[in-house]
Amino acid sequence: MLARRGLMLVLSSPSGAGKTTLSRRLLASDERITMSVSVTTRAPRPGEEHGKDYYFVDRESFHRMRDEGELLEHASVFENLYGTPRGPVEEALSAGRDVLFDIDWQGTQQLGESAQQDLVKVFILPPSAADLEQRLRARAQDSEEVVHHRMAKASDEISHYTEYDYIIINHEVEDSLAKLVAILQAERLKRRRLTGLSSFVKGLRDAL
Ligand SMILES: Nc1ncnc2c1ncn2[C@@H]1O[C@H](COP(=O)(O)OP(=O)(O)OP(=O)(O)O)[C@@H](O)[C@H]1O
Ligand SMILES: Nc1nc2c(ncn2[C@@H]2O[C@H](COP(=O)(O)O)[C@@H](O)[C@H]2O)c(=O)[nH]1
Repeated sequence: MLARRGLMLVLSSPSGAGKTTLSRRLLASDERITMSVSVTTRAPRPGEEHGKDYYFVDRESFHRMRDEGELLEHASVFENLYGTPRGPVEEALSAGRDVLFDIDWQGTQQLGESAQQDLVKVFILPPSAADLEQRLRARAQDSEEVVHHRMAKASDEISHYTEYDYIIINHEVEDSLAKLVAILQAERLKRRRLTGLSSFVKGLRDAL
């Protein structure tokens, strides 16, 4: 296989549209992509594990990480703080591995400032407002107040869809996953990412 620089695949959406579901499915189907596990001050939901779903930290620790430059990006979302630890992302990219991010539009904009060339931005839309609300409730992990608050913010979140490269309307998980896999496959073939291409082509031409 040709040597290739890793890419950063970002998924954003209004809360409940299906990023976590699609991320889990993509990670299970492709061992060349690794998840960026965020740091958050949000309380864990039932079943969420420290170090797997998030690193759950208090505000003081979050501020320390931010101030010491340990976060690649950070944002306040729904009154909680979220950020991307820098070290694991840089390690994965330099080893030629791809990294998957489930982050909001603020974080995506920040990543774009430092890594535009490596970034592939996908926005996930729900099929309808009713579907979004039904999904937030079906997850059954947030209070009525939290569901209400997230629905109230959904329109603002969606207004950022124009900042993304690809749009997936998440009707069926299988169909959306297939679209995501197609995006990833095409982006991996971009000439600028194939760092081993020129020596491969030179070898090919020398042999002709
Ligand atoms: N295509 C789909 N059809 C029906 N239900 C779905 C679909 N995709 C996801 N869901 C369900 O919707 C709920 C919310 O999905 P998920 O947690 O993946 O959303 P999210 O975008 O990661 O939300 P958040 O931003 O709050 O983390 C889950 O219960 C999930 O099983
Ligand atoms: N800018 C960032 N946004 C993040 C990060 N990790 C998660 N998120 C976004 O927060 C909301 C809410 O997530 P939830 O798990 O509490 O439902 C969602 O839009 C995530 O994409 C991050 O590191 N940076």
